[in-house]
Amino acid sequence: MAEPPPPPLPYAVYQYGSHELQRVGVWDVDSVDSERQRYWIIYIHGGAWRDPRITHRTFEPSIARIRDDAFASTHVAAFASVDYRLSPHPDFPQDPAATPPDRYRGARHPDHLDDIYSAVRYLQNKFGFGDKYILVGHSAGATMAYQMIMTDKDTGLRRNNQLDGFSDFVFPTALCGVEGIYDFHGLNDRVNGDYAGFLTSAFGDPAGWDKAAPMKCGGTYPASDQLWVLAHSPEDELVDMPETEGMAQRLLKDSGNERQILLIKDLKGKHDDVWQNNDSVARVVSQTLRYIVEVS
Ligand SMILES: N[C@@H](CC(=O)c1ccccc1NC=O)C(=O)O
Repeated sequence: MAEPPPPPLPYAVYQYGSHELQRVGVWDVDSVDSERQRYWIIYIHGGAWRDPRITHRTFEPSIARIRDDAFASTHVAAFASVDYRLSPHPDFPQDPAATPPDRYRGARHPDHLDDIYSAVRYLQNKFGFGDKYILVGHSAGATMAYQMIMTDKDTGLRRNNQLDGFSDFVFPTALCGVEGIYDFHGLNDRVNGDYAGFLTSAFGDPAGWDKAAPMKCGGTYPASDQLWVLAHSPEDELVDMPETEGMAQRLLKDSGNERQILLIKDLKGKHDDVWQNNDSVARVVSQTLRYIVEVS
């Protein structure tokens, strides 16, 4: 007979800002046993920075699959999934004059990323998990996970403990990019310009894309104790393997630290299958947990 499904987790939504999308869902694991090393798993959904149909709840199928994995579930403290302000989508137009600002989707880089920082900081302050968390991003969410550690403040973004407002920010033990976009021009060229619409909506003029792209930005990714996971399915029909391979090469070139990079190139399914229809995201989380629990 099949095992009964585990009971539902307590779920709550917290607003970390005044925009309706500045909210984060939290699914708490009731952990009686505090002996084990447990991590928060924080998810950043994709949707090309603009798709209002993709929300923080798209993490739910993966949460269920992670809970089915005996090893992973004993090392999870809680799950969280972030919503963030989105850029305009031509299929879901809003009238700027008639839409209240807290509902209007008019974000432009680095708004999306600022929201990820704010959400993680909010959770850190509220739950105090320090660096015991793993950040997992899908597609555009993977871009943002790696944008968080871009170091060149002139050509890239904030980040860097020394920068104003970041002295209290604690970076994650591991970053996982799944079906990620890392080189905007490279990918857009390979799809004959088909992605220029959403890339321009999120990042503005193409002349500015490289400085925001994790694979092309200035600065270096210095070696550290943080684990960098890059995972991709060869069956992805929207984002190709050269994104993940190129990002792995960039990280290796900068850090010179092979042991810091975990490259997984055999996920299964199409771009959205990995979170929607199969256990790929769960596998990435499980492999990441194994790596950090067994190595440390
Ligand atoms: N559903 C999205 C498209 C999308 O998500 C997407 C399309 C191509 C390559 C990557 C994508 N998503 C990345 O987050 C849209 O309607 O804009």
